[in-house]
Amino acid sequence: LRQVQVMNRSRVVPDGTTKRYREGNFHSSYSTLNELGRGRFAVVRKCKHKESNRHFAAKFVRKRKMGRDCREDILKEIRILENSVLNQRLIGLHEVYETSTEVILVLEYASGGELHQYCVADKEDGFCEKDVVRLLQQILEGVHYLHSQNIAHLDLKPQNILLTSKETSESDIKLIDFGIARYLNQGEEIRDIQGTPDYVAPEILNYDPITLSTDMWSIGVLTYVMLTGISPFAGDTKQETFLNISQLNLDFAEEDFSCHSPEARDFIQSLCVIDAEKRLSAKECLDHPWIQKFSSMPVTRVLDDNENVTQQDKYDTEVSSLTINVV
Ligand SMILES: Cc1cnc(Nc2ccc(CC#N)cc2)nc1Nc1cc(C2CC2)[nH]n1
Repeated sequence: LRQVQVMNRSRVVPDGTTKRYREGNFHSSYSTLNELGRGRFAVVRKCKHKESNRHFAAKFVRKRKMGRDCREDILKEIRILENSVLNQRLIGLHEVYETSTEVILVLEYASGGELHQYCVADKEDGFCEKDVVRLLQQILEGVHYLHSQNIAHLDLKPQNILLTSKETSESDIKLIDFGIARYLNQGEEIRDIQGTPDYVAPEILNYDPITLSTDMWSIGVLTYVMLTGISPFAGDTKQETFLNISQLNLDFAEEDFSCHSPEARDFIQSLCVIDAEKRLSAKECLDHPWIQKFSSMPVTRVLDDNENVTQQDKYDTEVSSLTINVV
């Protein structure tokens, strides 16, 4: 963790200079504010950079969890974030600090909060279908980017998707929490992952190999929740939920879907497929009639697999070493 090579997004700050990573310790540079949320073994607090008055989110991650040294997990999350510094759909990493007991990731602040709080059954307060498609399109762009890097998120759910504004019709999304994300290297089988019960794919329950398509199942569930505020497989117990998933007990009740287009149902049914190989990929989802139907402007050009920057936001970047501020 001493030296982490990152693409340093050189932002030109108001006075025209280029901001660099600073020395010193976290609390001398930032004041901490309210708690925003908690990851697996982390607490996240809103913070303010004293010099610039800019808000960030500081993720305090303990280096030892349940007696295990978790530096590698933390470094993996930093590596994923540093590889995504050019993709606006993933939360930005600003600085990293390390103390004897924890690593502090200073992350981009998204003021709209968790997508979860907007997924409600009440038609008045919930998303309209057009909002769902616009936000879903961005989620798919972010997931397509991760998948093009052979990274599976493995914990896609409304709590791990943030909005940049409380005004949902104008807000963008940011994917967060790569705590259980994995690089899926050729020939290496991964089976032992536990995501969040309501969103886990059947292969996780069966200890079958995990693939990038495991994320696509979760996006199908997420779509259902965004449209209806209802978690489609949720049971009274974890076991009941798992049974609903493995039996594909997926119901499209008239009262919940009467106001939604048939393409929405087709989209969900193209993702919540037991056979992972038969699910649409993120790229195929972006071309689905439902997503295309609401795209007034042409869908953001879907990146070719070998492209690694988003087209709409190019930054003057340069590689620089992100010095870990050790105190
Ligand atoms: C206004 C706000 C409200 N609620 C949360 N919740 C939340 C959920 C999960 C995690 C777990 C994680 N990671 C952390 C916070 N984050 C917010 N803003 C953030 C949060 C962040 C970065 C991701 C921390 N930037 N802006």
